[in-house]
Amino acid sequence: MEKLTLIKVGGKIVEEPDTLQSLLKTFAQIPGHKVLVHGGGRSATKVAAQLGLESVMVNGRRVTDAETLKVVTMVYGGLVSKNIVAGLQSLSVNALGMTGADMDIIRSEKRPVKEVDYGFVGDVKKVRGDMLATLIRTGVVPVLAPLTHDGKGQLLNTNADTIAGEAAKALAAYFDVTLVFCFEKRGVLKDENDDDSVIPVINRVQFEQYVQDGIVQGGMIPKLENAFQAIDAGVKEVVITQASAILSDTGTRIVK
Ligand SMILES: Nc1ncnc2c1ncn2[C@@H]1O[C@H](COP(=O)(O)OP(=O)(O)O)[C@@H](O)[C@H]1O
Ligand SMILES: CC(=O)N[C@@H](CCC(=O)OP(=O)(O)O)C(=O)O
Repeated sequence: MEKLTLIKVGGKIVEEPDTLQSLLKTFAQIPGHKVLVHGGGRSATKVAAQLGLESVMVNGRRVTDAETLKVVTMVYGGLVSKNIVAGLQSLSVNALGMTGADMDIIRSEKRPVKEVDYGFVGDVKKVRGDMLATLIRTGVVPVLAPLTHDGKGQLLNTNADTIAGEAAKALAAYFDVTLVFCFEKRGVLKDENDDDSVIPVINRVQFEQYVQDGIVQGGMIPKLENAFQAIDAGVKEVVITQASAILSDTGTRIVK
């Protein structure tokens, strides 16, 4: 099978023009088929605040009421997506910015209300890996925003790490997929304040122990959960690493 690299880039990298530009330059150098999934949570929080809306996060997920949904749609589907696409085009990468509604790429279901009402947050139900594979084989580089739809006209907000994991899983039927979650740190760290404490390889048992010990916490927990789901579902390689180090063989590798 042909190789495909799927890169997920999150909030801190995306919100700073300099770090975004350097990530895009690195991304442009990746050989072969590729997909970029972007977040933008920090940018959405900023714009929401400018509009007088408070951002509420529960378990790493944004509580998305009707007004917040308008903000995230504008920020992820517009500002962030189109800036990335224009940046990639300037680097001769034929990027196509898409939400999950475009070409019906990602359908989701509004998260049922249990202890928490997350509002317009979608849990992924179906990814059109076939559509993506067809696009990719024509030379298009999909740039996926963290927005999905329910097939009945409703857009939904979906965590970008989940979009990356689910897209990687669907594409694994067509390509040998390497999934790279990149962020500002060098990988999963034993000590968050020590950049030299990268854990080179992590399995699920170790992950659960690290969570118990408080070493892995916050946004890193759902990121690793998505990573393990992807590796279990046939994604060839999953790595968590620094945005500037995508091309080098460093960071944390996820194993079963
Ligand atoms: N052991 C750990 N190693 C590295 N980062 C960790 C660790 N535990 C928690 N984190 C936190 O996880 C964050 C990454 O998750 P998140 O903010 O959701 O990522 P993203 O940048 O993709 O939006 C890091 O900024 C860091 O603060
Ligand atoms: C439901 C939910 O939480 N959606 C996320 C989507 C953006 C995201 O995941 O951005 P980062 O990768 O930059 O964190 C949010 O609105 O924050």
